[in-house]
Amino acid sequence: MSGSHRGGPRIVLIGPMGVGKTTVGKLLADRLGVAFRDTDADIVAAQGREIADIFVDEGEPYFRDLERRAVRAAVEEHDGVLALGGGAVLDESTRALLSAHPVVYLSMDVEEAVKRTGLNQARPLLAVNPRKQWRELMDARRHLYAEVARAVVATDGRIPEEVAKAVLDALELKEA
Ligand SMILES: Nc1ncnc2c1ncn2[C@@H]1O[C@H](COP(=O)(O)OP(=O)(O)O)[C@@H](O)[C@H]1O
Ligand SMILES: O=C(O)C1=C[C@@H](OP(=O)(O)O)[C@@H](O)[C@H](O)C1
Ligand SMILES: [Mg+2]
Repeated sequence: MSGSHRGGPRIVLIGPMGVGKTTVGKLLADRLGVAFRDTDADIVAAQGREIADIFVDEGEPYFRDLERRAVRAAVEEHDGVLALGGGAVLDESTRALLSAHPVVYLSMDVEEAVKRTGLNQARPLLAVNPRKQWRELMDARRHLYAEVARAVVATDGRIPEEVAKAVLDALELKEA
């Protein structure tokens, strides 16, 4: 570990599905020379099933419970870059936990969201009428992302490398 980092994740990325948390998180981990971790991937590995299958087989509340535990474990264990699932902030105890950490909200507008996620069936929350569902999702969650974030980085019209640079600037972090 380098510099004045005091433990806990170096960066925690939150924001809606498809905004680039996983993609940008990997770039940031490379640039900082630290490990990358993603709570969705942790859940898939532990359950031996895809997220969409967990939703279908067990229902969303079951997934949210797994997610709450996965986020807690990752925040306690990981000192690199951490990406959360888009709905992690729905849980109040998760929001309280995140308040002590360098959380960055990657944002995008609804049209960018529709364009990015397209017809991707891997995301169970967008199975029908994506534009309407996006509008509802953003309206329900925008304030939750903003509430826990130390910085907001808009991703509209930016490639992942530009988003990563903006995150480093927002947190005043230097590349390794
Ligand atoms: N800044 C960006 N501009 C365009 N496409 C992007 C950008 N960031 C990510 N993507 C693409 O959007 C999709 C979702 O990205 P991902 O990193 O999985 O998002 P998240 O983890 O937030 O759901 C991927 O196909 C990725 O290549
Ligand atoms: O926004 C959400 O509720 C979800 C986001 C997904 O993660 P990404 O944001 O990484 O796509 C995944 O956890 C699940 O499909 C539910
Ligand atoms: Mg992701």
